Amino acid sequence: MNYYTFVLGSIFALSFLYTLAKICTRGSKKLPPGPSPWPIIGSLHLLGAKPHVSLANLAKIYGPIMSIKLGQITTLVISSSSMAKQVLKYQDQDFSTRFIVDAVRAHNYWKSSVAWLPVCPQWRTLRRILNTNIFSSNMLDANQHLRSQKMKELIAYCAKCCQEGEALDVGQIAFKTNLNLLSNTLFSKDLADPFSDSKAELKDVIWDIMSEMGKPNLVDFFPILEKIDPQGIRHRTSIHFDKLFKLFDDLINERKKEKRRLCGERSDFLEVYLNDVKENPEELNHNHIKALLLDLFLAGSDTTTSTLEWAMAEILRQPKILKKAKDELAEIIEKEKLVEEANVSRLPYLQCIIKEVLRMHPPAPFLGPRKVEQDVELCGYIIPKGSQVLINVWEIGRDSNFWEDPLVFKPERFWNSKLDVRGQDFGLIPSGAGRRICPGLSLALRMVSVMLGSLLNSFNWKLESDINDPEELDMEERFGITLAKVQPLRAIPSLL
Ligand code: HEM
Repeated sequence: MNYYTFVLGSIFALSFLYTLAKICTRGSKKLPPGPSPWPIIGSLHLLGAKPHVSLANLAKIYGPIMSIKLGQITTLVISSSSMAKQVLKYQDQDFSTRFIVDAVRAHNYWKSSVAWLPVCPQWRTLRRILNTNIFSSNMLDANQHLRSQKMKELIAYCAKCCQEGEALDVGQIAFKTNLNLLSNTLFSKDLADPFSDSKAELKDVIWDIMSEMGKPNLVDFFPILEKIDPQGIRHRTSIHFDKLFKLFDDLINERKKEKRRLCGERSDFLEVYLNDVKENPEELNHNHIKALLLDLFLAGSDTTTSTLEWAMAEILRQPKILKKAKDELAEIIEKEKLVEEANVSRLPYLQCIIKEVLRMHPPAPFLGPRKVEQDVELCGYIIPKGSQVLINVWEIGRDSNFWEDPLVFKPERFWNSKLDVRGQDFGLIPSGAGRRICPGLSLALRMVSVMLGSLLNSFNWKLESDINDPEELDMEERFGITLAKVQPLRAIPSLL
């Protein structure tokens, strides 16, 4: 037998064995239905620029539990409230590990991060710290004055633009204010100057990290390319992490010195956390604080910003809703006064608006991507170990089997309804459900309600764009780290 016959024979034999193995396992490992994959790329070509919309359209063909091959990755897509309930409530444990995207491997960040660690003792400790030291009602009440000061500064800035008749980029001012709300809650310092474009290093680095993480990364579809990092995303993220962690180091060291000097207690997160590290040095270390600070900025700034921007956009294009919201505010809060966090529960219509925004414009349309650690049976299908799991909450929020007029922005739908966004009602889960539900939701709702309420109660607003009918406002979405507005919302404040 010559060399070529040997090679051809071997290839033939291996292909035969591979096909046989596939046929033998087909019966026992039945995947949910989905589009037939192309060689190598799978169905990547079907994703397009708006994967949440493309996958929603495919789910109309293949059903609310669908499998799709994206590059090398088998992906399960869930697109109905009942299936989401099955995954996030009844089989929460099977689906609670995160699918690690390559960017967060930089500096091994994911290994200390509450947002990326699998459910394990370290993750539980970090969640406990968040729940007790920052997001508990007591802690949030204790440091709300830090946030209230930032709100006053935002309103003062809008008043200045109002005098000059200038339009504001609503997303920009919301982003800067949200960063400052978070940084003051976390370590009593400002990150950004909402009054000018002057450089704020920390803000810029956070922005750079988010922009890298928002890019589609080939490595996430072809892990075989991990070593090459073809787009350089991990490399650049790593440089940004370096800068950011250095800045956090400085902050932490400065605080330690200050603590020694002042011996005073503060109500911010860093203070409480440093005390915790002192008491549990084995469980927590310096890297955990830095990763946690990064987690909170990444998870908490763009999400609240996009919610605020979409809320203003939806309200400004519907004068009736704007009037109703302002009437409610006028009744409860004195004219031109800020909304305080304690007053939010007395503003039910404002809360309906925010629920409706989160239904139609969930900032994280697929939640945080999950992964199965071992073969899992789901509704008679087998989801193979290593599969990625996407819960399409954008589609669930627009499902006509669940919602009446799902494409109409109608806060009134929540008026006499107990439906809430806190992970119990699976038709409305913009912040997830189960053990990995967003721990920052209470803070997020305070931030968005107070900012939206205060902006509406302090000024009249009109769109900058010279469209005749506000309903024609461009509402196009861009898929990235969050679901943002393509055209930034520009609006002009005027005196009441
Ligand atoms: C409107 C604002 C917000 C929305 C819609 C939102 C949504 C989400 C979603 C969908 C997840 C993933 C849940 C899952 O996979 O089931 C998440 C996780 C998380 N969020 Fe939020 N979030 C918001 C604001 C915040 C804020 C303000 C913070 C903190 C400052 C925060 C901190 C976190 C953290 C740390 C995680 C990771 C939890 C884990 O994996 O265990 N979020 N959020």
